[in-house]
Amino acid sequence: MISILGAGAFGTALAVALAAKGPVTLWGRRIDWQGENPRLPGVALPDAITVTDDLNAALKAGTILLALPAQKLGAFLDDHAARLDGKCQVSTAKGIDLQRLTGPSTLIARACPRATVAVLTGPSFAADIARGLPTALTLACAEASAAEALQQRLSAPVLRLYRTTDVQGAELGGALKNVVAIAAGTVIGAGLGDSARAAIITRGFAEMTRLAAHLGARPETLTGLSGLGDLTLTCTSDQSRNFRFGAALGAGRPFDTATTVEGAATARALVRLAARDGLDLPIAAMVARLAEGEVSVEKAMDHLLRRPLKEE
Ligand SMILES: NC(=O)C1=CN([C@@H]2O[C@H](COP(=O)(O)OP(=O)(O)OC[C@H]3O[C@@H](n4cnc5c(N)ncnc54)[C@H](O)[C@@H]3O)[C@@H](O)[C@H]2O)C=CC1
Ligand SMILES: O=C(CO)COP(=O)(O)O
Repeated sequence: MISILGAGAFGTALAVALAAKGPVTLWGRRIDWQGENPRLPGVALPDAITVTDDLNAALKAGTILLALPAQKLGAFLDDHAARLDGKCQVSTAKGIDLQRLTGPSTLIARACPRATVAVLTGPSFAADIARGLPTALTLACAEASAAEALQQRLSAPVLRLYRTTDVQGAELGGALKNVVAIAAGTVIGAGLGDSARAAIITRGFAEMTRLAAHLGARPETLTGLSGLGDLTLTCTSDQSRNFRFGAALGAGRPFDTATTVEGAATARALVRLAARDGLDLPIAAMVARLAEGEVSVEKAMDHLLRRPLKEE
């Protein structure tokens, strides 16, 4: 049995895709909707999905997908560690915890030392998955045999999973691309043009790979679906909330604060990581200051453009 914890857009979309293979339980802390999840409008839920707010019922499954926002995951795991430990836990969160400065897999491993820890990430908008459009993702688990089993269990007709044992690389790609997507959105929102966006994507990718290598990720993981693939998607699509948040910043427009924008807190986490480890992450630093309203778009761009000239 599979249970998905977190009945937001992504948890619901995964439930729809996996319901093609068998029963799925979708847990949310407050289910105040029926039939159609307002976070995923226009999507009817198949009968194979049981929607519940009963965590005990959801935790009867052996495989648990954690589809909570990255900044909520640590506290959730702390609260429920005793019941979650020993299970196979697959996180879909794309962010770095601001307090603990780690990604979801480390949060799980620390809270639940006996759990099998995996990450499901890669270029995939919830709405695309739910509409049955084809999607390719990365399933990362350090134990090769568990990775293979999960790849089989979580692949679905329109959900094609590739596997890797590089959990660190896979989750860093997903977290860091959100920061670059905010920067790319800002460039477009400010009317700086597609050439500037290509520059920010490329230099952002350089920053991603530098940091990922420093944290022990394999370079080839960053060029795969979970890194370059997801970076490309989120920096070029209005469907991305991180991109739209950046575009609002760039255009000086307000943005709905209830929207999940993982890149904003992750940029702040990266600033702290950079200070801790003596790293230079200029794009993340710029995004953190922009998102906090500490600097104008003009000043931020001027600062990036005036950095000393160097080799590519
Ligand atoms: N929406 C998308 O297209 C994709 C999202 N993701 C990732 O999946 C994660 C979740 O994103 P979405 O589902 O899109 O966000 P969302 O904003 O649609 O939903 C988040 C859900 O988490 C719930 N939640 C928040 N705190 C909670 C807590 N303490 N306990 C229980 N439930 C809690 C909220 O009530 C909400 O239902 C994020 O890290 C995101 O980056 C990954 C791939 C695609
Ligand atoms: O991660 C995503 C697509 O792969 C979703 O991106 P946003 O959170 O920016 O909407």
